[in-house]
Amino acid sequence: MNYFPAFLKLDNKKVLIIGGGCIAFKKLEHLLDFTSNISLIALEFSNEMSTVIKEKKLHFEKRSYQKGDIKEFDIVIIAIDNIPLQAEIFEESKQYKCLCNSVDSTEYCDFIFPSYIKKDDLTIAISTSGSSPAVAKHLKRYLQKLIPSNICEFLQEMKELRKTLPKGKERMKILDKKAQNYINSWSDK
Ligand SMILES: C[C@@]1(CC(=O)O)C2=NC(=C\c3[nH]c(c(CCC(=O)O)c3CC(=O)O)Cc3[nH]c(c(CC(=O)O)c3CCC(=O)O)/C=C3\N/C(=C\2)[C@@H](CCC(=O)O)[C@]3(C)CC(=O)O)/[C@H]1CCC(=O)O
Ligand SMILES: NC(=O)c1ccc[n+]([C@@H]2O[C@H](COP(=O)([O-])OP(=O)(O)OC[C@H]3O[C@@H](n4cnc5c(N)ncnc54)[C@H](O)[C@@H]3O)[C@@H](O)[C@H]2O)c1
Repeated sequence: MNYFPAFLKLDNKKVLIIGGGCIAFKKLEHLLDFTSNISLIALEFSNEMSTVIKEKKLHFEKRSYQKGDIKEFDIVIIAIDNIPLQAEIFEESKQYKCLCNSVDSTEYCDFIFPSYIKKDDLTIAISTSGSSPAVAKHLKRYLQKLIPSNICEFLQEMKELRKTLPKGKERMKILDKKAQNYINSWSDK
């Protein structure tokens, strides 16, 4: 089965990252685009990680992972370089209601990180279901070049129009036509 694509609201969700190296940093950067309710536990934090932790005033503990650490969290990212421990934490997570991502195997993931493009309200997420993260990254770069910089203004305009017109079939038709014309105008260039 492939992964169900959903956009999660992270307000009031507590996120824990276990690990403080290069990959933990990548996951932290991506998460910070959507929430700052992030805590971290790691034996060692890289310099870039320590800088961001300080800058964003995130809660962190410099120590080894201990059983029970994930208990209070809704979302857990296991970004340590120890695969048996990744498996152990994933197994432990089954007794709680948290969702786990581990960076070395989809076997220990309830969800995976997509590659994404974010421009204000627009988010485009790409996944290869773990088949090739490199393809996800390069497809993102390709799509980034196709999307015009004025898309945010256009979305804002559509949002306003959607608010001012009364709900119903007529509104649907107007919005659909306007969206279609906008997207089609890209290939005219
Ligand atoms: C998309 C992105 C998002 C992000 O990190 O936020 C992301 N990986 C990215 C980059 C990347 N990762 C890797 C390379 C080297 C080339 C390659 O292997 O392809 C590159 C390319 C690079 O860094 O240039 C190596 C790698 N990745 C995973 C494993 C373990 C394994 O596959 O077993 C290994 C092998 C480790 C080893 O070598 O031992 C696993 C996962 N990586 C995922 C996400 C999830 C699946 C996403 C999907 O559906 O495709 C999943 C399953 C779990 C997860 O991490 O959530 C981000 C692009 C960010 C961007 O857009 O710029
Ligand atoms: N998902 C991805 O996109 C992706 C890409 C490349 C690599 N990886 C995998 O990610 C893993 C991490 O890679 P990295 O480059 O960040 O490694 P790293 O060595 O830079 O960092 C590992 C971190 O884990 C911490 N750690 C280790 N044992 C711990 C414990 N018991 N308790 C708390 N913290 C502990 C270390 O202190 C360190 O901060 C590797 O196993 C690698 O294969 C994943």
